[in-house]
Order: sequence, then C-alpha cells, then structure tokens
Amino acid sequence: MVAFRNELSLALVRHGYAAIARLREAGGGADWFEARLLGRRALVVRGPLGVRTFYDPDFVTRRGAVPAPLRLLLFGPGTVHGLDGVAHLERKDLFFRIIDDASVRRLAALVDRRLDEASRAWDGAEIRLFDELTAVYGEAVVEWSGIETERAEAHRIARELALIVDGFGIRGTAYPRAVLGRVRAQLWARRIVRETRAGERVAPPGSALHVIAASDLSDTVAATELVNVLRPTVAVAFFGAFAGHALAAHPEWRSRLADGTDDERRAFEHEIRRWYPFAPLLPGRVRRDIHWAGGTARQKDWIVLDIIGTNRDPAVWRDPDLFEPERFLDATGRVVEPDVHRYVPHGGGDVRKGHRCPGEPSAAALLEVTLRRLASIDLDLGPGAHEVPLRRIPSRAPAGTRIAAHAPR
Ligand code: HEM
Repeated sequence: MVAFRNELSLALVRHGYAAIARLREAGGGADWFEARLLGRRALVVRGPLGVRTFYDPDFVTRRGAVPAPLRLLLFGPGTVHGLDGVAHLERKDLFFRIIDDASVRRLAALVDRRLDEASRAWDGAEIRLFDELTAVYGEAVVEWSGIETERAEAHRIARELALIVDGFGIRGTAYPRAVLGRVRAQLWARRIVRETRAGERVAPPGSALHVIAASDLSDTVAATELVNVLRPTVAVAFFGAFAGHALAAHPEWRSRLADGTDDERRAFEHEIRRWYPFAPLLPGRVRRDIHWAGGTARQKDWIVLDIIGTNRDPAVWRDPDLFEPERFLDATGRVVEPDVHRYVPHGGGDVRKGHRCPGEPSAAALLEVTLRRLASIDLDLGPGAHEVPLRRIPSRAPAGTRIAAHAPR
C-alpha cells in the first residue's frame, strides 16, 4: 500500500481535480515535489519556474509523454502533440496557417449567428447548456473548416467529438463511449480527407480542410489533425457551460457583459479559464537530469505540470480561489493580458516555439461571444447545480442540470 501512497494516477481517480493539491500537502506543501506516475518517479511542478522548466526542450521531451490509452483517444495517431524539435515546428505551422486573426473572427461570427438563432428557441424552455453549445460550436466549426455537410450530420459529429473529450478522465462508461466516438470521428474525417484529395469534394482555399488535405501527411494523420481542429473547438462547450454557471453565480456582472466593454468581457473570459477546472495537468518526460531542491529527476522520469496549481498559485495570484474578473482589468478598465508562464489553461510558454495550444485565440473568442449572448438571457441554475463537480475529470457545469432560459432582452 505504501508504494501507492503518492501514485498520481490513483490520486486522480480518488480525488479528481484535488489530487495534486492533496499529494502536495501530504509532502509538506512545496511548489515542486516528487510523486509517482504509473509506478515511475514523477517530478510535479507548478508556478513560473515550473512552467519554464516544463517547456525547456533541453530538459523535457514529449515523446512517450502521454500514455497510449489517453493519447490515441484524445489526440489520435501521429498527432502534433507527441512530436519534438523540427518535426514539431513544421507540423505546428499547419495550425498557424489555419488559425489567424481573420479566421478566428470568422469563426466567432459564425458562432454568434448560430447562438442568436438557437437562443431564440430557448425562450421559457429548460435547456442543457452544454448540449446546446456543443451543437452550436460543432456546426460553426464544421462550416468554418470548409466541410460541406448537412446540419444533422454536423450535430452528429459534434456529439462524437464531445464524447471523446468527456472520456479523457479514463473512468467508468465515459471511456468506452469516448473510444467509440474517436473511431467514428476518425473514420469520418479520413473519408472527408480522401474525398477532398480525390477531387470529389471542394474545400475553400485557406480553410482547415484545404490546408490539411494539401499537406503531405498520410490520410490517417491528416484525419487526426483535422479532428485536432474540430474536437477542441467543440470542447470549448465545457468552458461555455461554465460561463453559464459563472453568470448565474455572479449576476452583478450580467449587464457589464451584455452591454459593457470588450475589455470587461475579455477579463471575465480570462477568469473563467483560470478558475474553472478543465485540463488538470500536462505530462512530459525528463530528457536531461533536473536538479532541484528535493533531489534530481533523472532521464525518462515523468515531469508533470500542475495546471490547476499554477492557475491558482498563491505566490502569483491574489486570493487565488476567489472568482474575480477584475484581476484582469487595470485602473483604467483596460484588460491586462496574463503572463504566459503564470496562466496556463492552454499550456504555457511561447506558442510558436513550444507545445502551447494554437487554438487559445479561438477558444477565447468563442467564449466572449457566448458570454455576450448568455448575459442577455435569464439563466436559472436548477437545484444542486451551484457546486462545480471536482471529483470527475473532466468536470462539467452544471452536470446534467437543466437551465431555465428566458428570451433575450
Ligand atoms: C477548451 C478549449 C481548449 C483548451 C482548454 C485547450 C488546451 C490545450 C492544452 C492544455 C494543450 C497542451 C499544451 C502542451 O502540451 O503544452 C493544447 C494543445 C493543443 N491544442 Fe488546445 N485547447 C483548447 C482549444 C483548442 C482549439 C480551439 C484548437 C484548434 C482549433 C486547439 C488545438 C490544439 C493543438 C493542435 C494542440 C497541440 C499543440 C502542440 O502540441 O504544439 N485547442 N490545448
């Protein structure tokens, strides 16, 4: 039993998002501490120095960093996430060619239009916000990606993609359902890529499908990367549902978000991604010995970046456990963009050089338009929906609870 005492995978199963904090407390409370992951030594780090170390390619590699059951489920075969060095930068460039300021604006406009349409049907109804947003984001991103398809088909694929993300905690029935979702989404994407390459389907120049189909990736890897654009965009629905929760919990912000400045919406959006739980950690493998106050992490040991602990690091954030969007506003009401080594819901460091998420601008833009729409609707959380579930990974708010929505003002 003693051998399992500080085994992170077991702690995650037992304590969900509180796992790392509990192991840290049990080990004396230091920012960096030693644990075990899948039976091997793991250095768990948080805070700015932890982020710098985790993203230093001299010390950390991503090869073999994500265990296969999770890697194949979440990211797919041959994905950008597991590449290092030049191969990684070349693959990453594919995503920068797809996601730029103009394309993010286009995606946000598509989402805004569909949200407007969908929210009119919510009048007086009880809706599941997560499901509604999955459909809205899914339909928008399928169109934005240059994939022509029926609305019902876009909704079906959006549900598969949401299932994949819902299973990343690798627990209970969510995991096998997620695996089925991955298989179906992967086959669908491979068919789309093949049809495009065969000239049977036309993708608008510059669209995700066009860029990916024109690449020299195999059909399977091209399908993987197409899903790596679609899946995480649908996954913004996890934060979108939290946005509904945050608005219900902080009604004093509603008029500021419906009619206020872009800066206020952006500050609120930043705080949602800092405060609400989604990805709990990132795993890497030590490439070169890391000497730290508690010892030495050796080659092939795990290194784990504590995302939640960094986003709530008391050495960085004032009252880190309070939900306070004002922390991202300066005295003149302008938004203060968070530091890339202190704010890591999408990973940290330089997005161009490391593995940080290239889709962060899309996620932020989607959340901002969602906040503006939701702020003009009455959202009543059902009984029991005020707690954010922290045992289950990924958490969802408000899990399975209905929200009474009323017509836009
Ligand atoms: C809910 C919203 C999202 C969250 C919380 C999120 C989070 C993350 C995290 C934590 C990483 C890993 C960073 C690392 O390994 O250092 C990542 C990587 C990635 N994300 Fe996102 N992401 C989101 C949305 C998006 C969107 C909308 C896209 C694309 C349109 C996207 C595409 C990617 C890709 C391609 C990578 C791999 C980057 C690499 O390995 O270099 N993500 N994301």
